[in-house]
Amino acid sequence: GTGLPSSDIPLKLQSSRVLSNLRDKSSDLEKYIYLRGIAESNEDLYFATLVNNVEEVMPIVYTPTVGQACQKFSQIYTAPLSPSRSSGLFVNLADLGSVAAVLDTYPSKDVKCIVVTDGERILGLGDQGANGMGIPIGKLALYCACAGIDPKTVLPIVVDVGTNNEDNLKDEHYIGLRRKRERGEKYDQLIDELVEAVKEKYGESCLIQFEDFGNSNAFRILEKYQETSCCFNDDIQGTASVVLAGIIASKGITGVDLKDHRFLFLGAGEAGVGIANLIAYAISDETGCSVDEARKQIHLVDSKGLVSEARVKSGEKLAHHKLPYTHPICTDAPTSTLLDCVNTLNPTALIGVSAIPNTFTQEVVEQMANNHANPLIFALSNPTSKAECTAEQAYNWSGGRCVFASGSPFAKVELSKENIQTTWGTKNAPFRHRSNVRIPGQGNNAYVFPGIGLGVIASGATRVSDKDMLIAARTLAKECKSSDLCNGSVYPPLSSIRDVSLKIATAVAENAYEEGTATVDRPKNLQSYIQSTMYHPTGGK
Ligand SMILES: NC(=O)C1=CN([C@@H]2O[C@H](COP(=O)(O)OP(=O)(O)OC[C@H]3O[C@@H](n4cnc5c(N)ncnc54)[C@H](OP(=O)(O)O)[C@@H]3O)[C@@H](O)[C@H]2O)C=CC1
Ligand SMILES: CC(=O)C(=O)O
Ligand SMILES: [Mg+2]
Repeated sequence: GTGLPSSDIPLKLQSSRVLSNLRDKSSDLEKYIYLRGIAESNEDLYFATLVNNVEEVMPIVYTPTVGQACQKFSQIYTAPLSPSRSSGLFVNLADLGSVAAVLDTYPSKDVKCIVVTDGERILGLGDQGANGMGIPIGKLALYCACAGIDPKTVLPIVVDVGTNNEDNLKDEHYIGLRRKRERGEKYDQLIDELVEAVKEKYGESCLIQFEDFGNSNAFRILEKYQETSCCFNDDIQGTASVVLAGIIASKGITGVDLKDHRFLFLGAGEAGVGIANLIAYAISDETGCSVDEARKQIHLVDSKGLVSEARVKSGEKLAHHKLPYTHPICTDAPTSTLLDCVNTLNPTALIGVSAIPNTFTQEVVEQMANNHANPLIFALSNPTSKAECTAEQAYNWSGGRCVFASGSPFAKVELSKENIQTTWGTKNAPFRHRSNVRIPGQGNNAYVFPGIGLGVIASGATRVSDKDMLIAARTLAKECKSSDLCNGSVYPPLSSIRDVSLKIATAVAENAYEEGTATVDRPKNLQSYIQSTMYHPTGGK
C-alpha cells in the first residue's frame, strides 16, 4: 500500500473541501494561514483552489490580505528548516560574496522566474523588512495560477538588508536582520551579486521581477539592469501597463481618446511616474508627437504639492524621476490643495497612487464630476485601507457617472435610483451605463505581470522592454468587452485571467521575436505553443 487513505478523492472534490473550510474561517488572516499550509503540503491542491476560484481566493493570497500577512509574517512564520519552494529564499547582507551558494540551497534548480523585494515599500504599508516575503510568494502564486507558470520553476526572494521599522526591530519574533537598512555600497554589491548569480545559474532568460523596493532604489536598479538583464520593475512598469489598459478601455464608456485626456496624479513615486511615462509613450506612439510634448497633459502631485517648474526654480532638489513633469504653472493659479489642482488644471482623469487614504474627498470627486460627464477616478493605492476613496464613495459622489478602478478589490455597488444622474455619457460614447449596478474593475498589475512573464519565459526573451508594457496594455484593453463596460468595469472579469494572460503572453513573445531578444526557436503557432507550456494543477499521486 501507499500508506495513503484508501479512497482516491479527485482534486476537484478536495478543492471544494478546501473552499468550504476556507469559508468557515473567522478572519482573512486565518484564511491566509490555512492556504499557506496547503501550499506547503499539496501544491496542486493549493493551485487548483486558486485557479478555480480566483475571484474569491485571490484577495486572500494577494492584496488586501497579503498586506496584513506581511505585517504579521514573523508571528505566523512556521517554514521548514531549509528553504522550500513555498517559503522562499532570504539573501542577507552577510551573504555578500556567497550569494550563489545561497541560491544552491533552494530545492528547484530549473528556475525561470524570480520575484525579489527588499521589503522597503510593501504595498502602501511602508518598510516591513524581511516580513515583506509575503509579497514575492503572493506574486509568484499568481504567476502560476493566472498564467500557468510551472510552480517548480519559480523563486521568491527577500534581500534582507535590515529595516527601519522600529516595531519589527523590537519584535522578539522578527525573522529578519535586526539592524537599520544598509544604504551604501554594500547594498548595491548585494543586488549586483544576486543578479549576476541568477544569470550564471539559471541563464540569461531567467526573469527577475523587482517588487516593492523603496523609490530611492527602485528607479536606480531598473535603470541599471533594464538594458543588460531580463528584468522589470512591476510597480513602475507593470502598474503602468494595467492602468494604461484601463484608460484605453474606458473610451468605451466615456468616448474620450487616450490622447484627449488630461491627467492629474496624486503620488509621484514609482507607480505615478511609471504610469505617467507609459501614457506619454503611448500618446507619442499614437499621434507622432514627442514623449515630452505628451507629458504636458500630465501633472503630478507629491507630498509637498504640485510638481512644477516653480519648485525647481525655488531651489528645491526634486527627485530625478519627477523632473520631466516640472511644467510651468501660472503663478496666480491656486494649486495648494488637490481640490485647487482639480480646479486649476481641469483633469479628465484623477489617479491615486499616494498610499494616503481618504484623499479623494467628496469635494474633489464632485468637482471632477461637475467638470466632466464621465471622469476617470482611479484609487489605486493598496491595500484597501490605503485607497484614496472607496468604490461606493466615487460612484455616489459622481452620481454614478465616474469610471472607477481600484488597486484592491471592491464589491459591486448598487446605487439608489435617485442617486443616478441621467446626464451620463457623451455623444461620442459608444456605450452608456444603463443600470444602477457598478462592478468596479481592479486596476492592479496582477492583470499583466503573469502574462508578460509567460511570454518572456515561453520565448526565452533575454530582455523586457517598455514596448512590452505598451503591447500588454493594448492587448488587455481589447479583452475588456461591452459586457464589462456596461457594469462600469474597464477590465475583463478575473475569472478569465488565464485566457487574458495567454493573449498578453503571445503578444509579448511576438515582440521578443521582433526585437531579436527571443532565444527559443519561433514555433509555427505561437499561441498554441505557449498554451501547451502552461501548468494546470491536475493532482495525481
Ligand atoms: N494598483 C496597483 O497595481 C499598484 C498600486 N500601487 C500602490 O501605490 C501606492 C504608492 O506606491 P509607489 O508609487 O510605489 O510608492 P512611492 O513611495 O514610490 O511613491 C509614493 C508617492 O506618494 C507621494 N505622497 C506621499 N504622501 C502624500 C500626500 N500626503 N499627498 C500627495 N502625495 C503623497 C509621495 O511623495 P514624495 O515623492 O514627496 O515622497 C510619492 O511621490 C502604494 O499604496 C502601492 O500599493 C503601487 C504599485 C501598483
Ligand atoms: C500591486 C502592487 O504591486 C503594489 O501595490 O505594490
Ligand atoms: Mg508592488
